[in-house]
Amino acid sequence: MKLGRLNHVGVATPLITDSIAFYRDTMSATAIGEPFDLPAQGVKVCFVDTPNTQIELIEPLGEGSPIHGFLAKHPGGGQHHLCYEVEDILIAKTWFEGRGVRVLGEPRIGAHGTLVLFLHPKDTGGVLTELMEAPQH
Ligand SMILES: CC[C@@H](C(=O)O)C(=O)SCCNC(=O)CCNC(=O)[C@H](O)C(C)(C)COP(=O)(O)OP(=O)(O)OC[C@H]1O[C@@H](n2cnc3c(N)ncnc32)[C@H](O)[C@@H]1OP(=O)(O)O
Ligand SMILES: [Co+2]
Repeated sequence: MKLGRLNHVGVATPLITDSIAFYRDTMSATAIGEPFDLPAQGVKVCFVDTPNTQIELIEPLGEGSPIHGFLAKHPGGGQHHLCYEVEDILIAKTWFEGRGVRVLGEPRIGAHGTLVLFLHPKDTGGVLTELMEAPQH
C-alpha cells in the first residue's frame, strides 16, 4: 500500500451557503464549484479549488447524516477529515485492517465518482481519514 497525494480537506459546516460566501469573499478563492447533494453519503458538498488541493465543504443531508455528531460537538463547523488518494481501495482496506485500524463500513462511491472509505479517528491519531481511489485523468 502506498499513500498518495492529499486529495482534499473536509470541512463540516452547518450552512454551506455561508461557507461558500466566506471562501469567496474573505479567503479570496476564485474556483468554487456548485454545491450538490450526495444522498448516499448523507451530505451536501461543494468543492473549493486551491492550487495544490481542494477544500470539501460538507453540510448534513438527511436525518442519518454521519456529520450530525461532529456538528453537535462543533456547532460552528470545523475541519472534519483529510482525504488521501490510493491506487486500490481494497488493497488499502486489507492493509489497514491488518494493522488494527478500524475501517468504517465498505467502500462507497464518493464525491469524485470513485470508491472511498473512512478510517476511525481513534485509530489514526485523532484525524478522521478518508481514502479514495484516484480519478482517472
Ligand atoms: C462528500 C462525500 C465524501 C467524499 O467523497 O469526500 C465525504 O467526505 S463524506 C464525509 C462524511 N462522512 C463520514 O464522515 C463517514 C465516516 N464517518 C463516520 O462513520 C462517523 O462520522 C464517525 C467517524 C464514526 C464518528 O461518528 P459519530 O457518531 O459522529 O461520533 P462518535 O461518538 O462515534 O465518535 C467517536 C469518537 O470519534 C470522535 N470523532 C468523531 N468525528 C471525528 C472527526 N471528524 N475527527 C476527529 N474525531 C472525531 C468523537 O469526538 C469521539 O471521540 P470522543 O469524544 O473522545 O469519544
Ligand atoms: Co471527503
